[in-house]
Amino acid sequence: MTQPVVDIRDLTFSYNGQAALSGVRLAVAQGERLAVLGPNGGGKTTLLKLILGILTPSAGTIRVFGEEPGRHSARIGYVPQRLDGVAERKDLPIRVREVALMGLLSPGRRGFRYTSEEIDKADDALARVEMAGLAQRRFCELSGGQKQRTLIARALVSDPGLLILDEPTANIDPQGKFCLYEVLSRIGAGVTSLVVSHDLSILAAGVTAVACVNGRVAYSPEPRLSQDMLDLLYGVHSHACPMDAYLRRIPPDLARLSPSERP
Ligand SMILES: Nc1ncnc2c1ncn2[C@@H]1O[C@H](COP(=O)(O)OP(=O)(O)OP(=O)(O)O)[C@@H](O)[C@H]1O
Repeated sequence: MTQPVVDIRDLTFSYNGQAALSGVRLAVAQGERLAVLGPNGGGKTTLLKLILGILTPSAGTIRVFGEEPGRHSARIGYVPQRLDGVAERKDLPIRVREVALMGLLSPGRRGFRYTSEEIDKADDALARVEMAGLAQRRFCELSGGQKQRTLIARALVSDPGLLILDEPTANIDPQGKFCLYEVLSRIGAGVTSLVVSHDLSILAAGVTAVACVNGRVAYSPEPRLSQDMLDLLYGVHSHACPMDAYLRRIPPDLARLSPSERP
């Protein structure tokens, strides 16, 4: 069996003695497209920071490409929720192609002169996210969904072994969201990816597995939620609670839960 891209065993992480995550076991296989779902404060960002090597586990182990996190940062393509700072400034009108090319910058590199091969790579990455026609547009003039696709191209340009997307639909409207899901499901094949979301509809974006995070992690090797996962996401409510009634009305297709599994 090939080594998992991310391998987490019995991991606990605490902030100031307060456990944010405990007993986490999670293996992300090569080629897997994992949706990471969870409520606010559930520990999704903490999990990402542990994978990126920004935080160190309080107990347990985590391996990324078989080694301590942080050793292979160049093999990870990271897509933040939004790109604040330079690229958003209207007085520094950076263009879409230049944002994609930023994915090729490395710490030792000086200047912003790119070779024609690098420009071709950026254009290929933009084509993969259907942004080829907007390569010369100013980044600050794009819609939220177009910006997000450009950021995905920036992450894809270096051909990463692991693509991590942090809430890619957080700042875009429902229509933009479904266009982005279409793009994600098409670029997904062959790329190991981890997409963090609050939104159950991410399960329709071509993901192959799902992990629910709320203090602990529940994993399914297919894009289906078990009752345990729904409880982890939404809590267990008494039958008098309107939330319980609402959860019972979640269409089985959306929750990917068969009617026989319903409470
Ligand atoms: N720097 C910190 N110091 C102390 N506690 C923290 C810190 N960062 C996060 N926490 C706590 O750890 C828990 C998990 O937070 P985390 O940011 O990982 O959740 P999340 O699932 O990413 O939430 P959201 O969806 O709101 O971004 C929360 O209870 C949060 O208050």
